Amino acid sequence: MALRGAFRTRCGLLSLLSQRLPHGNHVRGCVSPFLSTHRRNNSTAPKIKVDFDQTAGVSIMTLQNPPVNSLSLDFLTEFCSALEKLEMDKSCRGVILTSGQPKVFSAGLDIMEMYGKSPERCGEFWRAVQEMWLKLYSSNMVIIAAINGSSPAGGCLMSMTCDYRIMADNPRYSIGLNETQLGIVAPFWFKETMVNTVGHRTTEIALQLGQLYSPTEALDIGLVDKLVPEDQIITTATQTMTKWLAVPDHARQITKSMMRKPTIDKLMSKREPDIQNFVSFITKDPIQKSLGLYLAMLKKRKS
Ligand SMILES: CC/C=C\CCC/C=C/C(=O)SCCNC(=O)CCNC(=O)[C@H](O)C(C)(C)COP(=O)(O)OP(=O)(O)OC[C@H]1O[C@@H](n2cnc3c(N)ncnc32)[C@H](O)[C@@H]1OP(=O)(O)O
Repeated sequence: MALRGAFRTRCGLLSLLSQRLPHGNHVRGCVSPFLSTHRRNNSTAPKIKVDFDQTAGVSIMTLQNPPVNSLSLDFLTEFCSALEKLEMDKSCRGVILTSGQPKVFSAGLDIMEMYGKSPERCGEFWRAVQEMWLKLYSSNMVIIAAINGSSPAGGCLMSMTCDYRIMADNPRYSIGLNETQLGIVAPFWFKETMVNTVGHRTTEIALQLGQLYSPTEALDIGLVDKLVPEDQIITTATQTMTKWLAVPDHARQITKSMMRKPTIDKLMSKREPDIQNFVSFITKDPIQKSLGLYLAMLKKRKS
């Protein structure tokens, strides 16, 4: 894992859908054919664009998985591979994460990966979600999130793994762990990432309610660190990066590891049970029903 190398010095590192969904009724055969063939982006175009500024030692990773940068298995695989390449490249010391899609940073986990899929496929997907979190949360590089759109659930998780979060000051955008609104539950490592970011009490409220925050509210609770007009987000991220990179790498990396290692170690020691727990939860009929209703609501909202 990347933090093992923390001693190594790198020279150059509705509410969205605010309505609570019914669950608890055991309904069989809930996978609706129209939902299971929900239109996907099957494009073979790269889902991550990496622009590396060699002089600055900083890469901009642009998420480009239309329409909403949902975290599908393919996306996660490509993302982890791109991040690993940067991690191995000693000349890259910092990464700015941003979105190439209008209005959305990331819509979170791709719900279609959790709906009507076999247990084996769900397990494979969840391993990839864990991998993304582990790679980001334990990175030796400085990672700054330039959140230029809404960032619910897994999108919020991704943002919280970063060292600093800058969000576009647009009241139409929202961010938070809204899992309970879908009738699902944020696992312990999502919860701990949030506790490490905003504290226990705020997390307790946020998670139970599945709360999505406006940028101003997110700044108030410390879920994001800075708000700027959208057209200044990359400039601000670049300036912030310069400040972070002025700190000696080894000292900053050891400090980062000290702060995050207990949470990382906990998931590392529980990866398999965590996968089994996810698979058994997500494949239950009432949970599938909740996801189906949520997907239908997303579609309906559009029409
Ligand atoms: C034991 C542990 C168990 C479980 C743990 C699971 C943890 C789960 C974590 C998650 O991340 S679950 C995902 C939660 N995400 C959301 O709730 C976001 C839902 N999406 C939205 O609210 C909006 O789409 C938006 C992100 C605000 C963007 O709105 P916009 O109006 O720009 O787009 P639109 O809603 O029209 O969507 C376009 C298109 O994309 C589909 N879509 C949206 N989000 C997802 C998603 N997360 N996964 C898959 N598909 C998604 C949406 O249905 C539309 O599809 P269509 O064009 O075919 O109709």
